[in-house]
Amino acid sequence: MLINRARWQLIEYFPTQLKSLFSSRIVILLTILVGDSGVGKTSLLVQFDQGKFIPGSFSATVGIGFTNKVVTVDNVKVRLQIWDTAGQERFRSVTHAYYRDAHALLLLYDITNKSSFDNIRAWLTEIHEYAQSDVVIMLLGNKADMSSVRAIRREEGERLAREHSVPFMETSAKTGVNVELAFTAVANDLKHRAVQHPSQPTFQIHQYIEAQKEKSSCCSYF
Ligand SMILES: Nc1nc2c(ncn2[C@@H]2O[C@H](COP(=O)(O)OP(=O)(O)OP(=O)(O)O)[C@@H](O)[C@H]2O)c(=O)[nH]1
Repeated sequence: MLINRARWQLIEYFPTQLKSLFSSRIVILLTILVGDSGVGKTSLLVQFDQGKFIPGSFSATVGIGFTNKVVTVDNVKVRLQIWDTAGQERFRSVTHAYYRDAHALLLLYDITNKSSFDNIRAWLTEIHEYAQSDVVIMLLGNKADMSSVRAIRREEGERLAREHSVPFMETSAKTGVNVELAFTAVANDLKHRAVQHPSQPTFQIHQYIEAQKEKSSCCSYF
């Protein structure tokens, strides 16, 4: 049981108790967005939550904030509680405190910004230091709509993800490409880990993502 730092909610969530979580009436999965300042974490969350992109001047997140969003996984309603963290170094100690309770971490870089990609290894080191060992991690190369000025090829993102055995996709908070898929893939992975039957094959998040991409009609960034 954890009383969250914002003090207005009492939530039961421990990654190691996913099974009991899924047998309870409301399933709350804590997902955290991390990555350098300016990679698009807030924009990704706004696109997922409200289906819109607010262009204009960039205002850096201060500290941490969260949004609740309900998704359905195999007829089970899952509330994703998504925490948007500040990418700036000065807030790092605040955000570390939240890693421990995370079921999933979406780690973003900006495909037009090489240093945000180069810093992914350091982010992964921090995640392994502060998060639970069974946390679901997904690497996202955001701003895929800006591929004409890209600094990082998609293959480089794929290679890095393979190296760290994490799923990967490019997203655009502006156009919405792959935004919903990123969150639903994580929710599906967590759900299947929780209610895995021994007779069933293990859920493969990479295969799930590829299958969903094939179903999608808007595949220009895949
Ligand atoms: N073209 C394009 N611009 C984007 C995209 N995502 C974010 N941006 C822009 O990038 C800038 C930074 O976006 P934010 O969402 O504020 O970045 P952040 O990662 O939350 O930054 P911090 O709060 O400092 O950690 C803003 O000007 C956004 O409009 C995208 O997918 N495409």
